[in-house]
Amino acid sequence: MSGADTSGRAVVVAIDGPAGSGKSSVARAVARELGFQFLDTGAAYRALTWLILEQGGDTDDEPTVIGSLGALDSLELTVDAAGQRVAIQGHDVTEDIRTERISGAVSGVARTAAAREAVNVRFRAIIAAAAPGIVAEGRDITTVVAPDADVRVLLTADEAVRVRRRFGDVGGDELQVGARLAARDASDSRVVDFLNAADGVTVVDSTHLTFDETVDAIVRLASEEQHD
Ligand SMILES: Nc1ncnc2c1ncn2[C@@H]1O[C@H](COP(=O)(O)OP(=O)(O)OP(=O)(O)O)[C@@H](O)[C@H]1O
Ligand SMILES: Nc1ccn([C@@H]2O[C@H](COP(=O)(O)O)[C@@H](O)[C@H]2O)c(=O)n1
Repeated sequence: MSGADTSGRAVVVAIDGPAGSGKSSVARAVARELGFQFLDTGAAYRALTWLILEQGGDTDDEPTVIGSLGALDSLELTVDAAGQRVAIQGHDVTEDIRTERISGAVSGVARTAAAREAVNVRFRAIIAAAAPGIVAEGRDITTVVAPDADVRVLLTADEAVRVRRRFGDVGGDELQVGARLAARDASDSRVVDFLNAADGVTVVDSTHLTFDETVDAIVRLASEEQHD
């Protein structure tokens, strides 16, 4: 199925939600289905975190985070739904930014207002240049980055289900996986609200949906929007 808008205007699908709700995997699949680009905004926060840790810094130290923002000029963030590549200062960090070490430190970057503003400038430029459309996911896409998106979705699932899915990905101790996921949500939700749908945002609760059903639900919303 192709999702190109008949007017030639790029279609923007914005997806927010808590950790483990399926944002990146579902958003990527939606983008593939629609023939759109895919923007994983968390990757930018993770790449900055990787750099700060690599340099021996502490992401809880605001001046350190602010000092790292110049490196955003070197950030490479591809928007290919077939496979995203992330690099910073010439280092390919596509795989390394997915580790629990980065997940455990990323909220410090996310709490820094100057970091949010800097990455948002990049995200808005990417979205503005998208063709024929883009699926962008994160925590504040529906509310801050692209509040005028054609389709705005809050993707959620019960915490126990999200923990079980994440545990299936990373293994280890399920209790610890759950504690880390809950701690990240608690910290992140002090900065932006991705637990409650803003006006005009459609909630897709995947607790009782399969992966494919979740993708279909969002593809349907995008298709409905284009036929309005
Ligand atoms: N409806 C679903 N049914 C079953 N598994 C799902 C469903 N949606 C997502 N998943 C799986 O849940 C796991 C977590 O998804 P994903 O990593 O995309 O979440 P996320 O919201 O991007 O998390 P984070 O914010 O922590 O990066 C993946 O293994 C994904 O395949
Ligand atoms: N729009 C966003 C996206 C992400 N964050 C922060 O980055 C972390 C990693 O995001 P993932 O989606 O890759 O898990 C996330 O925990 C937030 O701290 C954000 O603040 N806003």
